[in-house]
Amino acid sequence: MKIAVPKEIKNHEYRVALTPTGARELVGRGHSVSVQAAAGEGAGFSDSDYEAAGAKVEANVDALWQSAELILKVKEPQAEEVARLTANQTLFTYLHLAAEEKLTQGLMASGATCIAYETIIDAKGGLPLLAPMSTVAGRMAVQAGAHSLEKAQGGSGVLLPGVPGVAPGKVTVIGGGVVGENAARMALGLGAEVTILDKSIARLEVLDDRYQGRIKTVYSTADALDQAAKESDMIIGAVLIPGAAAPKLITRAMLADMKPGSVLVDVAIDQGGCFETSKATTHAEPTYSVDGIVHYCVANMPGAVARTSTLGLTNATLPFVLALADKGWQQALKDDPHFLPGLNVHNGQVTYQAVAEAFGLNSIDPASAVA
Ligand SMILES: NC(=O)C1=CN([C@@H]2O[C@H](COP(=O)(O)OP(=O)(O)OC[C@H]3O[C@@H](n4cnc5c(N)ncnc54)[C@H](O)[C@@H]3O)[C@@H](O)[C@H]2O)C=CC1
Ligand SMILES: CC(=O)C(=O)O
Ligand SMILES: [Mg+2]
Repeated sequence: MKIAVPKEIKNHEYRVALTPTGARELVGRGHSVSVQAAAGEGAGFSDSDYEAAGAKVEANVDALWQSAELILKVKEPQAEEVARLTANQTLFTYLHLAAEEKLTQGLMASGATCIAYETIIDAKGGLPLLAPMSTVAGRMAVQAGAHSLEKAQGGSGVLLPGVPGVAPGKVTVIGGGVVGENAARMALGLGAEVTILDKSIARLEVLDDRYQGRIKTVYSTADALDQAAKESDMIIGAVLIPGAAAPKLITRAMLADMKPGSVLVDVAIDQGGCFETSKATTHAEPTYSVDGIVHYCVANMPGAVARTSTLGLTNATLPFVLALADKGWQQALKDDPHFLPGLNVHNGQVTYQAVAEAFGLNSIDPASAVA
């Protein structure tokens, strides 16, 4: 199969969808791999590393896209990338379509087969291709939030660990999944007072057992959210309803109850965000303030630590990439019930129900697309 790996073009996105190690695996199985010149640079992989692995380095972006049957990316395609997609191509990347109607329409119009990393599942109901980046984003959320608490960044001037004689800052994490647990761990490590809110009692049980009272667990209700708004120095939004738009849990009205200069870190922004006042930001300008509350809403947080993130992401994606290349997308999805929910758009139709629901569209069963 002809596989192309474009250089990412989203703002400050330095990850790459395939490492030289992955290229070597594909080439060894008889596939042809073209990597856009300098695509791996931001993650520490040179063009010559890819050439040594047997890949072709392509400087001509048009030629790269036109010749590909399978396109491997990290972030959702930007407008100029959507315009390049054709009906006979398969795209494998993060899509987060429920947050982006225009992108959804663009992918439908392209006729391409679009498989999302974030809706592939595993036997335990987890999201194995989201988890490594959720781990990164959760760990980064606290360092981004702590920086945002500094006065020069518009923050309240609270140092999370406090000092002897001065109480630590309070961090509330809404959603105790992969992002939430990793954020809580980092906040705990910094010496903050940490509370996790979740709707899943089973998840709160796991966290309670794992952290033995060092992290408070609270069932998430409107009252619990009101209290979190009043007391927290930092609130991290880490909820997920897979594939669907995030629920708005902190409203604009609640900002008035927060301490001035407190910080909201909306990691769930890639699914539209879980705070009413969130709008996606970039690494170039990561924060803004609303009613005196600092918002950090970067939709590709892991892009900032591209070396670690690329290695973590590609470890998880490679088995699926190999299946797509070896079998073709239809057989690969047919053979693996965990891979099948990855299909989001095919032949002009949405194949993921929560995405279709977000925009009032019809969806078709992905199983019917591979039958
Ligand atoms: N901004 C970025 O760069 C990145 C963003 N993300 C995003 O972070 C979000 C979280 O991802 P994961 O932690 O992997 O998901 P997860 O599925 O592991 O955890 C989500 C948790 O939210 C809980 N939840 C759902 N609705 C809730 C509610 N109303 N109140 C309280 N808890 C609720 C669930 O019970 C679950 O425990 C996703 O939107 C994901 O796409 C992930 C990586 C990078
Ligand atoms: C999950 C995601 O959107 C990211 O890693 O950028
Ligand atoms: Mg996005």
